[in-house]
Amino acid sequence: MTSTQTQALGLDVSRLRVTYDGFVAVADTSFRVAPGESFGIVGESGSGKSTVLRAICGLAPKESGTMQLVGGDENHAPGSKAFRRRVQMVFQDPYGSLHPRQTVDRLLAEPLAIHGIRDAETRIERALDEVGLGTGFRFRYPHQLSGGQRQRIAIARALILEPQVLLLDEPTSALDASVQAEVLNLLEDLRRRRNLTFIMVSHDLAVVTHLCERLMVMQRGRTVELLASSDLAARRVAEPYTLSLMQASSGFRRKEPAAPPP
Ligand SMILES: Nc1ncnc2c1ncn2[C@@H]1O[C@H](COP(=O)(O)OP(=O)(O)OP(=O)(O)O)[C@@H](O)[C@H]1O
Repeated sequence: MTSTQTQALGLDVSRLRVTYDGFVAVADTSFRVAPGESFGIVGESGSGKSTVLRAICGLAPKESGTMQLVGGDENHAPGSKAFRRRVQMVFQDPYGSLHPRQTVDRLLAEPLAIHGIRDAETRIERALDEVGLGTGFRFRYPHQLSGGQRQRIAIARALILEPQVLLLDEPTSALDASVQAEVLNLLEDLRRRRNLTFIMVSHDLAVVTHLCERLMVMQRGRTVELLASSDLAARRVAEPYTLSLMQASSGFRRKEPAAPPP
């Protein structure tokens, strides 16, 4: 384990149910993500994928079910400050998730202040380096950044508290294809270096199977199937719904990881 790595944590979600004023967004879903694993959630629009991530980090109202970090010595209750520090989320739209009137410096300093962490200076510089931007970006505003740079800032903001679990909600779908690949490679690199656990939602099966080892297929708020990405790529699927999802995702082919630079 290097100095930037901490003990990996996994997440056990059991019989999760989320409703909005009686409307059932997530009916019943269960899955276990091992420490250090990269896990994807796929399904048609409205199947409840984002709601699962939101419920994990306390942004959607859980009606019933349990969520528990696994692999650590302590048990942190969902919703507690300690849980929130270990589980961070990156949203789809970096422009919407970053306050437009705050500089990068302030955006990165805020979570540190909330959690009472003192060495902000060092952490901000390190976070900017880690996402490949450097300190030259520190006093820019979100509108002075490209889409890819904004998403790198959103990733830096999520990582600055040194979480063990990263929830990624369509992290690249608002980006151009070439920038998308760069951000996916960055995420993959950060996961390896930091021993992170990923739970990623995407409508793009190629992206999920590129980044994730295992995945869950959702339909109408329920788990349809849990399978390995390699099984999906080889079309070894048990459920007709999964097959139809693959057919709908035209031209789906598992992307091989980009070759490292020479
Ligand atoms: N805040 C909310 N209030 C009421 N209903 C909501 C709310 N958020 C989500 N929903 C509903 O819950 C259902 C699941 O939404 P969710 O965003 O989780 O789906 P999704 O699978 O992530 O879809 P997409 O791929 O289109 O983002 C949808 O029918 C949606 O309209």
